[in-house]
Amino acid sequence: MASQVIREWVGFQQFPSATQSKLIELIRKLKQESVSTVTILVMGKGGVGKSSTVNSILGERAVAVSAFQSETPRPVMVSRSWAEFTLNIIDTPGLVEGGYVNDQALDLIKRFLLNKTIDVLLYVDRLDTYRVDNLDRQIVKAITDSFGKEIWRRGLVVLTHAQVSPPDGLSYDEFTSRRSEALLKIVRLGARMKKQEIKAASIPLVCVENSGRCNKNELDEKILPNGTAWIPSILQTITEVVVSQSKGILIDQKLIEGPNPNTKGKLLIPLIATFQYFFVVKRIQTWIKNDISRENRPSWA
Ligand SMILES: Nc1nc2c(ncn2[C@@H]2O[C@H](COP(=O)(O)OP(=O)(O)OP(=O)(O)O)[C@@H](O)[C@H]2O)c(=O)[nH]1
Repeated sequence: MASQVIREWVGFQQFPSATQSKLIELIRKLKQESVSTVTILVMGKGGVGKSSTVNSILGERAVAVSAFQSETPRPVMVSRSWAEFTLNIIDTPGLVEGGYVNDQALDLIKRFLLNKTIDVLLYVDRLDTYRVDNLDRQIVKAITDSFGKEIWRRGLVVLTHAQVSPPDGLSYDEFTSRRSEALLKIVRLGARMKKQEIKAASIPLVCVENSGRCNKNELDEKILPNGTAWIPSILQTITEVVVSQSKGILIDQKLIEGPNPNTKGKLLIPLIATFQYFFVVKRIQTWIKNDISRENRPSWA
């Protein structure tokens, strides 16, 4: 990360003063825990609003956004510093190509992340999408296979397009909780979380609205239909994920390559050999001996 250009977090001043005060409080909390740098990795399908969310969090147009085509052909890291605190956000290309998980994009991301430490993973999807399918599960599985299950301890599900009118008969909160539960279920399955793990560490979920038409409260903060000022809310959840875990996840060669298939099950070899000697070889020897002793010898022998 040494070669990364760290610019002043000018977008910070663009936030309404109510948001600034909340962020100052969060930074103070992080510093109390001796955290002066936070690195956030942003992943998800293409076009779901990853880059827009990066820009919203930074308060500036730091990465390109497009309605029509993938604007993030490769991972990019944006670093901003404020009051001796550094925020790194890594935006990545969409993980789906032609209806399948894009392994090439994943490889690119893995190589980019080599020797970097990830504090928080933002897994981004849209709130206003009604279906959760096997492809979602495949994406989560691919992330788990690439970076290990532990990455989800630092995971946070982000749902964009949150200024949505729920279908008839549903309140906004009912609608968001149904969509959240469906997606979280898929994430738990794809991350191969066991029951105890689900109980011990629930994956937090936040809704965001990146559109310029997002409603605002009387303090000029962008709010969701349920009144939540979402920028301080997402940064608060990020802070909670950071302080609740001991240290970030170092993406090293070993993690990326996974366990060596040649050493898989190596410890079982002596055990299997011993079993074979006593239960197979020894038995056959005994059968042969018994057979020889029972044999009727011809009279001339
Ligand atoms: N209304 C609304 N539009 C959004 C929101 N987030 C993103 N968009 C729009 O959705 C389109 C895609 O947004 P991006 O931020 O480029 O999405 P991405 O996931 O980074 O896309 P790729 O780089 O292709 O992977 C753009 O037209 C954005 O303006 C949101 O919360 N609300």
